[in-house]
Amino acid sequence: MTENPSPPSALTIAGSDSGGAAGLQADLRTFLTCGVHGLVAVTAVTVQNTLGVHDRADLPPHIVAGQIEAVAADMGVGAAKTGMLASAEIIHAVAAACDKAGIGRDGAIPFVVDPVAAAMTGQSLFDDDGLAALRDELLPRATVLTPNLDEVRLLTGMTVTDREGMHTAAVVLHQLGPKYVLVKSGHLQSDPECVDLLFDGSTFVELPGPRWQTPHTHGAGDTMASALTAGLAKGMPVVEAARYGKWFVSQAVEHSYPMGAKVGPVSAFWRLAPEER
Ligand SMILES: Nc1ncnc2c1ncn2[C@@H]1O[C@H](COP(=O)(O)OP(=O)(O)OP(=O)(O)O)[C@@H](O)[C@H]1O
Ligand SMILES: Cc1ncc(CO)c(N)n1
Repeated sequence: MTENPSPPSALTIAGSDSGGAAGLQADLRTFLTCGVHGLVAVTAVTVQNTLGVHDRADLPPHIVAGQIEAVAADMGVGAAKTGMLASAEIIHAVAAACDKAGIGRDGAIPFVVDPVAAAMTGQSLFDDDGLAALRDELLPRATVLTPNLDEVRLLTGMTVTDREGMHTAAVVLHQLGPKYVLVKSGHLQSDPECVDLLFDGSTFVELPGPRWQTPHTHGAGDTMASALTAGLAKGMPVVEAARYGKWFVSQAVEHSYPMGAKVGPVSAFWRLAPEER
């Protein structure tokens, strides 16, 4: 038999969600569904369900860095993304490992920084030192920064209540160093549509989509950022990969379902044939 071609690969640097809705589980599932081989550097294990994050164990920083370096040296990383980074110490280790591996805006490998600060239920996924390290060390390395509106507030102090505010926030965030900023609009409940915004320092690109009337959006942010990362791993330019990420997550939210007492997961099944769901 002749050897099969290797698929593109993408790396997620993220925490585990025992509920399987968000975190590295959402990322790996999205990579798979996008036809991309998923590589993973686990940062932390959370004890989590739809009621909240009940406990967690962070991995030692050298183990996080070791995972990044091991897969980058041997298997090749087409694009990388971050999720829950847990602590300032882990962020220092991730920044150093990414530099070594050529991941980041000055390296060859595109880097999506999803500045995950809190679980949907509100619990912080890192402390103040973590926020400062994220801002100072990872934002300047990001090819694309993908904050939701809560993360915009934490990073800039700005409270965004409309689309105009998203434009202003994108300009302020761009000054913190990322090549592109993609402000996610899921929390702008007053807007009848769900229009994300991409900014490269000079041009705004709107990523439009319907606002699906469902409470079940757990994992939407991770799914959007990982579909965008998968697009970059496939070689798409950033604007095209952002449109692909938005298209992908919109289908995932449309097909989301209840599971557990609170917010249920977005669907990873929507690309399966109906008889297989
Ligand atoms: N009700 C919805 N209908 C359609 N798209 C949505 C909806 N809610 C969120 N999205 C999309 O999902 C993505 C994530 O947006 P959001 O602002 O909710 O991020 P997040 O808060 O990081 O997500 P998470 O729910 O995982 O915490 C965005 O691309 C957004 O446009
Ligand atoms: C592990 C993990 N990563 C990210 C999020 C945010 O969606 C979460 N709830 N849990």
